[in-house]
Amino acid sequence: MDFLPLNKWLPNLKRPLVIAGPCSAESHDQMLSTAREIAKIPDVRIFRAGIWKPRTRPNCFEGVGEEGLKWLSDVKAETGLLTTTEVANTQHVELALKHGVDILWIGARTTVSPFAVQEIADALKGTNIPVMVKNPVNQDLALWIGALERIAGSGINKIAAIHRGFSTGDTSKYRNLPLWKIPIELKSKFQDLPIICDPSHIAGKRDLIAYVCQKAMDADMEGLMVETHIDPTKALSDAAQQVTPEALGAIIEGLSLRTEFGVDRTFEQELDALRGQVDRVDQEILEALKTRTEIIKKIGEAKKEKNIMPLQIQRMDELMKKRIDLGKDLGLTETFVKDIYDTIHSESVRIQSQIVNDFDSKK
Ligand SMILES: C=C(O[C@@H]1C=C(C(=O)O)C=C[C@H]1O)C(=O)O
Repeated sequence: MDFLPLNKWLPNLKRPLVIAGPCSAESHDQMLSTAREIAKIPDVRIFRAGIWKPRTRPNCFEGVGEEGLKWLSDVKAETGLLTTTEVANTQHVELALKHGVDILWIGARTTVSPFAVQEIADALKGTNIPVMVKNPVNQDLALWIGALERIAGSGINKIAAIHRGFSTGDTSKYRNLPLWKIPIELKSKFQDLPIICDPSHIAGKRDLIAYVCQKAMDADMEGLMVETHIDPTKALSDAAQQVTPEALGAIIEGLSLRTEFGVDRTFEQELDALRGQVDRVDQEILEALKTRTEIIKKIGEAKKEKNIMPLQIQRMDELMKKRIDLGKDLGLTETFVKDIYDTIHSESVRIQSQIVNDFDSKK
């Protein structure tokens, strides 16, 4: 896939690119009064508003429809901000293009459906309008990449990914778990692809937004899309997660922006020395994992002899408890140790299953 860097489609771009505006367009007055305040914040270049809202259940506010597109073009004429809205089908694309919307985005609930994304991609052929693709609701990187490929396949090279968190069914402080390793893996696969964070849908509540924005900056994301409303408590959708333009200004002001590369020599040398230490520790970790795997294979051979199942839940539960406690004593978090042992354990069961069944090791 061929991606044009953000500063090629948005000249004079400062990092981070900030996209702000209400979850939903509600009225001409709400849009214009929000936009006037947002336009005073120098980092904001793009005004967002949902025109068609995919709501979980019917009979909620489902957006104002085409009328809202006229308000978006009034926002652009008065403030000079570029505009963006969500599209979920051909009709949305046609109307958005007719009303001069500058950038489109595909929502998380649309990204999950290859048919819907393909329909949008087909409607976009020959336009080269910028498109931002939110991650699918579920933690499926391939589905996210597939949607980006479909859009790229229609000849568009102004593409960005939006990280809005994932719905896993787990309860946590977040509305949608950030699972940072997924966008980081996307970035490592496609280094030219700009990634923008949507802290509003990750956080689900105002108080957590500044924190998520900082995490996104630390993960080298290029922009932030923050739901911003002139009177958030009265918002017709997602009231708990929208911030005022004033609060948005404070959030952006409070960000610490760090660079990937150091500027001074001594710092680079210090970093190199520490990275050398990391390389050596990683070598030790992998050697220890190899030794562990050899022992797991011996246990597998013994189980085969006695016709015993590879998976031993009780042993695993005990082991996990002990490792988590050991980790805690060493200052490692429970989730970190648990994730590592979940991975190690499923690999052990896979290896032992090959052994007891005499499967070809390549299977
Ligand atoms: C190694 C064994 O087999 C499996 C793998 C385990 C591991 O990786 O430590 C633990 C329990 C079993 O599910 C075992 O039974 O001890």
